[in-house]
Formats: sequence, structure tokens, C-alpha cells
Amino acid sequence: MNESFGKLRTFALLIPILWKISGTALVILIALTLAQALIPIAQLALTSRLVEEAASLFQGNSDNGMRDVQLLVGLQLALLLSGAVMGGVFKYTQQYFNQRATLYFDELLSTKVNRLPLSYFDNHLNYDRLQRTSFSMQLQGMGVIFTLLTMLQNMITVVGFIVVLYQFHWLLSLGMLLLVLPMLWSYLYESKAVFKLIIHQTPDERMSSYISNLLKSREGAKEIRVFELASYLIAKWKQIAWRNVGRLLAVERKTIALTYGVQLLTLTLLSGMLLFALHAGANGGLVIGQYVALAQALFSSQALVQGLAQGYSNIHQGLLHANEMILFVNLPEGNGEEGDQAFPSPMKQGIKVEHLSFHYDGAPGPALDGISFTIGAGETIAIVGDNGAGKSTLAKCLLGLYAPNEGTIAVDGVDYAHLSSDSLRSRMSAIFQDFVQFPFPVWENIGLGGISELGNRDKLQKSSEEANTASFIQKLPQGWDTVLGVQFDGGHELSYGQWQRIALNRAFYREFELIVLDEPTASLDPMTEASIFENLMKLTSGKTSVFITHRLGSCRFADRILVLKDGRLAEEGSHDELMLRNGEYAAMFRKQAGWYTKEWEEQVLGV
Ligand SMILES: Nc1ncnc2c1ncn2[C@@H]1O[C@H](COP(=O)(O)OP(=O)(O)OP(=O)(O)O)[C@@H](O)[C@H]1O
Repeated sequence: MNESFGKLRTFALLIPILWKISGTALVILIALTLAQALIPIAQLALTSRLVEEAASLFQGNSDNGMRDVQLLVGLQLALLLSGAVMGGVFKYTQQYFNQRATLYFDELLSTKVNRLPLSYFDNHLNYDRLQRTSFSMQLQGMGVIFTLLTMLQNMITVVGFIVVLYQFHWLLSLGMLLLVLPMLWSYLYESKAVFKLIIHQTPDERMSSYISNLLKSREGAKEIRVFELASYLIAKWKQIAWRNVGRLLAVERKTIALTYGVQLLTLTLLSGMLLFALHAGANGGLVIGQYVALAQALFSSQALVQGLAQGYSNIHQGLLHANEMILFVNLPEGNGEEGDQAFPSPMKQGIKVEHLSFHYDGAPGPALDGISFTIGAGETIAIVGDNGAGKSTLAKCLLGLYAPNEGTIAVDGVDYAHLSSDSLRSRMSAIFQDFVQFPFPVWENIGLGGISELGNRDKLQKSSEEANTASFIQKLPQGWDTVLGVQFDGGHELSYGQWQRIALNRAFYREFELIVLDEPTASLDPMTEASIFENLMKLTSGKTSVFITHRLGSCRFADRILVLKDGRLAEEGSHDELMLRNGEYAAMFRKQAGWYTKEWEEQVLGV
């Protein structure tokens, strides 16, 4: 009962979505379905009359001779023709509706995913759900409406047939009803089994498509060749793919066996009904025209009833999928409760972090543990520490991408939790270690940093001069219009360092209150790095900035340095203060500085 109620609720939620996709197409489809459903009933009546008239004509008993027969044949033809025309219009409208629905759901999915908090991507179960939702939306959820229409059509025809059969004998219409039940049960069993299989297989499906995509991707191409991984990865993919196929075939074997059993049962029932009709005819209960119509009704009813049962099971399965989609669309957005205050702009005091702790879902311990510090407005802060110390996690918390599990982050005294997420985002800029390389023209690659000024060529030019990329852009084959990357026609590939300079330029194209630079110079050559850092100082002057770096030499540019160790704040101060303290930072700095000294060469290289 509960399950049926859930399905009805899903269906009720689905209808407005389908209406939004195209109400007109939906109305046309329903009207055509109703009209098409009446054709077989009309044909049945015509067949009965036609056989009667033909029999009279052949026996020389007809009053109007060929005229009536010709009229009936003409009507049959007209019915067939209108059925064909309606079928064509239905097919086209269905295709139109399907295409609109695919685009609609794609957009819905992309919009929704980008409204979810970043932490959504830290849990493997969410990837499974995302995969199932994409599949459900495009292939299954939509099927519900068309199946329902076909079912409606079949149902009207079957009811018409039941009425026709009832006129001959009530037992025949009861037999027809009995045909439905075993078929319904077998198809329902199949739909449940297939859905269970889909849920069960999602992780394996994802892994096999991941490996298959990796084998065809540019990202994987280098390592696959260098480490000679192709055969190994293909074998791994095959093993998983065949495991999936094996499970699918097992379900298929079971359901086919079941379907055959049920078909045998319904065919026996049908034969019984035909024999019963013959018997009635032999006893003078039926004339020949009635018998032919009856036999036609019984034969076509088997396919119709089968269609009905299959339709019901498809709807059942479609609604299970639609439910996945509705659950996904209703996932909570943002990092908990949404605030409504605007980001204080311009920022006056700065950012205050108090007792900040952050724990990744399912991780054994916290990535950040009770961190407190302040960033004054206009200050440049460097964050340093070993791999895994929590630097990137802290950066994401400062950007408002992760909400703290404990503690607070406040800007000019306003807790991030009270800010509207749109306002918070609009005042932040960043460059990450794994920045995006858009296969778009240079102007777009940079302009995407400030979407409202995307194509402002004057602003782009000015920004590139400030970010020191202008001369490099000028030398590109089509200057600002050069498409970057080689994935698309006419694209021009850049070195990783050059890509990084473009990404930096993009980050500075934005109007921001806080910029976070996660290893901004990691791939730059020493000359560019030095000039970028000098430039960074100019670009960030008066702006609040945080940069994460492993090159401690660059920390001299920072007003203050935060040293993280195992998720805790180990030290804090300027370069000179930390060197005087002679703690973690001083030890790390000396070690790195040592690489460039004569003593290091002597000690380590023995030269
Ligand atoms: N998405 C995640 N899910 C679970 N744990 C994570 C996730 N991302 C990072 N961690 C864990 O959190 C800790 C801090 O990671 P973080 O990336 O912040 O370190 P980091 O200091 O930036 O390291 P690196 O210098 O290597 O970039 C690490 O122990 C890491 O394993």
C-alpha cells in the first residue's frame, strides 16, 4: 500500500515536469492515443459486417450487391490510412518531446549538481547516485509517459473487446480478464529484478566506464604508454564488464523462463476460449461473421494483454527511476542553512577564523583541528606545511566551499554561515592546483573569471598587462582569439606553465575581496616565477590574499606565514619572526635554502 502510494506521489511529481517540457506535445500525444485506441474496435465491427455481407454476396442473397461490400472495404481502408497517419504524427511528436526532455533533464542535472556543496564530491555513494540519476532521467523516467499512453490505448481497446466478447458469452470476457493476471505478475517480477540489478551494479558500472574512458583519454595516454598499461587495464575492464554482463544474463534467463511459462498458460486459456466459441458456433449460437470477429478479437487480445502487462511493469520500473531523479533534484543545496546577509564589501577589518575544525566524510581523523587566526584586510598570508597538513582544506574553508564542522569563519564580524552563498561566491577568487584548461579562445579563458565582463576587450587587455600575459598572448597564432588545447579544430596547445599563467590571469580578472592561490607558481620557470611574484604583490596590493606554497622562498613576500602540521596551526608570524623562533618553519626553510649551497652539494652529492 505504502509502495503504491509512493509511486502515485512520484507520478504526481512527474506530471508538472512533463507539462513544463511541452504541454502542447503532451496534449497531441494523449489525443492521438485515444483516437488510435478506437481504431481496432471499429475494425472489429467492420470485419463482422464485411464477412456477413461477403457471405450474402457469395450466396447471391445480397440486396445491394457489390455496393455495400465496396463501401465496407473503403471504410476499412480509410481506417487503416488514418491509423498510419496518426502513427506518423505520434512518432514525430514523441521524438520532439523526447529531444526536449533530454535537453531539459541535462540542464536540470547540470544546474543541480553545481548547486550542491563541494563536499558532495567527497563521497563515493554520491557518484553512484549521480550516475543512476543521469541514466534514470534520460532513459527511464521519461518512458513512463509513453508507456502510460500506450497502456491507455491498449486498455481502451481491451475494454472494447471485453464488451464485444461479453455480448457472445460472459465466460469469454472473464477468460480475457484472467489472461491479464499471470502476465502482469511476470512482467512486474522482471521490472523489480532489473531495477535491483541496476542499483547493485552501479559501482561496477562506474569503474568499468572509468577505465574504458581512461583508455581513450588524453589524460591517461602518457602514463598508459610509459608504464605499458594498456593490456593490464583492458583485462581489468573486461573482468568487471563481464561480471556485469554475467549478472544481467542471469536475470535475463530467469525472466525469459518465467515469461515462457506464463505465455504457455495464456495460450492454453486462449485456445480454450476459441474452442468454446467454435462449440457455440456449431450449436447455432454464432453466425460466421461473428465467429470471424470473435477469433480476431481473441488473437489480437493476446498481444494487447501482453502489452498491458508489460506496460504496467515498465511504468513500475520507470517510476522507480523517476523517484531516483526526484530524490536527487530535492537534495539539500549549499552548506546547510542559507544565510541572507551580503558579503561586507569593501572588507574593512578582515577575516577571523576561530577554533575551525573540518572532518571529511568517512575520513579517520579531522583534516583541520581547532585552528584560529586572523587575516587583516589587505594582508597577504602564506600557508605552508607538509603534504596532507591541511593547507588546501583550509583554503576551501576560507573560500566558503566547505562549512566548518566546528568553529567559525567571519568576515568583518559576520559569520560565513549568515552570508548568502551567492554574495559570498561573488567576492571570492582563486586558482587551484588542478585549474581548468578550457578548450576555448584565450579571451574566453581569461574572461570567465568575471562572467559579467566576459567579452570586454579593453578590460581583458588591461588585465593581461597587469598579469604580465599580454606579450605572450600577442605572440599566439590568432592572439586573443587563439583557441587553446588541441582537442578541437584549430586549437593551439600551451605548456602547463603557460596554462597556469592564463589561469592566474583569469583569477585576477575577477573583482574580489579575497583571493586564494593554491601553489600559484608551481609550474613556472624561475624567471617567470620571480616576475609573477613581484607582479602578485602589485596585483594583490590593497587586496586580501592567501597563497599556499611549498617554495618557502616566496614566503618572504607575505605579511604573515601560517605553518600547518597535521591539521593544526603549528606556527604563525613573518618570515623574520619565524626564522628567529627557529621552529618548524626555520627548519623547512634552511633545508630548502640548503639545496642551493656549497655545503649541500658536498654533503649530499659528495662533490
Ligand atoms: N576529499 C577528501 N576526502 C577525504 N579526505 C581528504 C579529502 N581531501 C583531503 N583529504 C585528507 O585531508 C588531509 C588534508 O589534505 P589537504 O589536501 O588539505 O592537504 P595539503 O596540505 O593541501 O596537502 P598537499 O601539500 O599535498 O597539497 C589529508 O590527510 C587528506 O588525506
